[in-house]
Amino acid sequence: MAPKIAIVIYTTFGHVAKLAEAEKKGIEAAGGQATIYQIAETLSEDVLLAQFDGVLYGIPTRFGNFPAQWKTFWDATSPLWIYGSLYGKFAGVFISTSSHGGGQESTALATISTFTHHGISFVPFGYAHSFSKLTNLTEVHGGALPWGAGTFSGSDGSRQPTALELEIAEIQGKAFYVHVAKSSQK
Ligand SMILES: Cc1cc2nc3c(=O)[nH]c(=O)nc-3n(C[C@H](O)[C@H](O)[C@H](O)COP(=O)(O)O)c2cc1C
Repeated sequence: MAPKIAIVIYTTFGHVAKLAEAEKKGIEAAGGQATIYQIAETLSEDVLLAQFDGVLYGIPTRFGNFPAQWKTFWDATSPLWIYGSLYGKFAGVFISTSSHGGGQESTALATISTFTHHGISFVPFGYAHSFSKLTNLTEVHGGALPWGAGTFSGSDGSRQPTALELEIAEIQGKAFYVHVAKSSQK
């Protein structure tokens, strides 16, 4: 049976939402389907998480870490935690910061503690799926590589995800789906 995938995002200015659409495209290219939910706006019941085999989390960085909204979302999951409802499920991340060095990697790292407490397996993006695009230094691009795709919003939010960043997000979506589909069959 095809695995159920969700993309759970928080976004203030829309950058993470654009990356989420690219991740979704990648999942669909791999033969899957995914629904995008936004924390605190459409995802009113955190228990929804238990329905999914894998969830991709889109996170805009706040002070080198995830935003309070993301933490609040997880702090409401204690029933799931107590019953181990998310144990063995899969998570990936993609991230937006205003610029280089703004904390894409530290934000990704910070999510691992939450996933670990729930027994959720973190699926790293790695470099295997598109080494040359991920390591491209000929143009500026975001991404907490090898943790997950990403973009830079610019300090005033005016920069939008580039074609390369969207392509990388799509590759991640595809790779994530294939990983969850394979692991769910075991
Ligand atoms: C309170 C606050 C703290 C922020 N901290 C950081 C930061 O540590 N590093 C950084 O590069 N950007 C930082 N930003 C910029 C956000 O990461 C940026 O607005 C966000 O990635 C845009 O994504 P969105 O359009 O999906 O909301 C901060 C923004 C706010 C409002």
